[in-house]
Amino acid sequence: MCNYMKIIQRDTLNLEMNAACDIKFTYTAMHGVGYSFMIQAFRAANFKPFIVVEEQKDPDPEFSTVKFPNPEEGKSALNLAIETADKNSSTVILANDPDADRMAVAEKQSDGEQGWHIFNGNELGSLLGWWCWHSYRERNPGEDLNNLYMMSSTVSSKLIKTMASIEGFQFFETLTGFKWMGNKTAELQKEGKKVIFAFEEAIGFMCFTAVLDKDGISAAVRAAEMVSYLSTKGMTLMDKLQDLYSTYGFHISNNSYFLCYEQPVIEHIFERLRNFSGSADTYPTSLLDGKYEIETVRDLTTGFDSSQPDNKAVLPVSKSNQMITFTFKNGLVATLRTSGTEPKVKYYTELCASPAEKNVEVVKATLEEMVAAIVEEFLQPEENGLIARSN
Ligand SMILES: O=P(O)(O)O[C@H]1O[C@H](CO)[C@@H](O)[C@H]1O
Repeated sequence: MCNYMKIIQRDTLNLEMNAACDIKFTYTAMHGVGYSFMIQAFRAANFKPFIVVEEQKDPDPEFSTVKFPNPEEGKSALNLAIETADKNSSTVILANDPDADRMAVAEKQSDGEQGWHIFNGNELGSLLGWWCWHSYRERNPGEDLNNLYMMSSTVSSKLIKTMASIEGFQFFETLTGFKWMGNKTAELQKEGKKVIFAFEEAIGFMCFTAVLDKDGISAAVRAAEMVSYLSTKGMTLMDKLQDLYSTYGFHISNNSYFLCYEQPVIEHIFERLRNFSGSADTYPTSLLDGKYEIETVRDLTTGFDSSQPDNKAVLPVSKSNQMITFTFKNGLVATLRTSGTEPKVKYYTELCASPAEKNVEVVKATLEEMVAAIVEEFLQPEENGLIARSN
C-alpha cells in the first residue's frame, strides 16, 4: 500500500464498522482521474467496493456524457450517477471533479417524492467538519483544544466557526483558494498545532492532513465513513445536517454568480458601492430602504474594514481583485467578488440564525428576500448587462 493510502487507512476511525456497512455507494470520476485511486482508498478504509458510473470512469477529454463536467454546477452533472444509483438501489453518490481534487455528495431522501438531495459545499463542509471533529475526539479524548484548528475560506459557511466557539477548538479564516489554507496549515503545524479540517464552499475539502490541499479522494472516503457511522445510529446525512442546525443554529447560504466580460462594468459596480453617498468609503448602509441594516463593511480591494478599531482589514488586501463583504445586523453576511479564474461576478450569502430559531422557512424567506435585494440594489444586473447563470 502506498503512503497516501496508508494515511487514508490511519485516519479511518473504525475499519470493522466500514466492513459491515451495508449502504451502497455509487461513484463517478466525471471522466477524470479519480477512479483507480478511489478503488484503492475504499479498500484501504475497509469498505466493500462501490458501484461505478461505467460511462464516466475513465479519462475522456471530451467529457462526452455531461454538459459541464463540474459537480458544483448543479444537478445535470450528476444525472448519470443518479440513474446508475437508482438502477442499483444505491442511496449515496460520491462524485469527484475530473482532477479529483473536489468532491460532491448526493443522498436519496427517504421520502421518495423529495428524490435526491445534492449537498452544496457549505452543507458538506459542515458535515465533514463535524465528522473530523467527532473522529478526532474519539481518538484523542481530553486533548487540549487550544492547539486544535479548523479553517475555511472567508466566503464559506460559518457553521464550523460557530461549532468552534461552542466546542472550544480554534477556527481560522483565510482568503478564497486552498493555497491560503494549505499554507496556513503548514505554518500552524510548524508551531506544533494540529489542523483537522479545512474547506471552501466550492466543494473543496482537506480532511485531516494526508494532503495540505483540497483532496477529493480522502474527502470521499471520509464522507463514506461518516455515512457508515451515521447508519449505525439510524441516521442519514440529512438527519445529521438537521441535527447540526439544531445544535448550532441554521446556517443557510445562497451563492451564485453573473457572467460579465467587461472589466469597466465590473469596476463601475464596485466603485459605485465604495462611493454610495458620493464620497469615498461611503458604502450602502441598508437594504430595502432601511429594512435590513448593515453593521459593518469590509473591502479587501482597498483594505477598509469598519469592524476593526483602526478601519484596516486583517486579511490580505489585493487591489487587482474586487471583494466587498457586508455584515448585516440580522446575521446575514454577504460577499461580492470577482472570480480569479473566470469572467464572473460572484455573490456569497449566509444567514446564521440562533439555535433558538426553529423554523427554517423563516430563515429561508428572509435570506431569499435579502439576496434578491442585494442583487437588484448592489449588482444592478439589468443596468449593467450582467448575464445570468444558466442552469
Ligand atoms: O472564484 P475563483 O477565484 O474562480 O475561485 C474558484 O476556484 C477555486 C476552485 O476550486 C475555488 O477557490 C473557487 O472559489
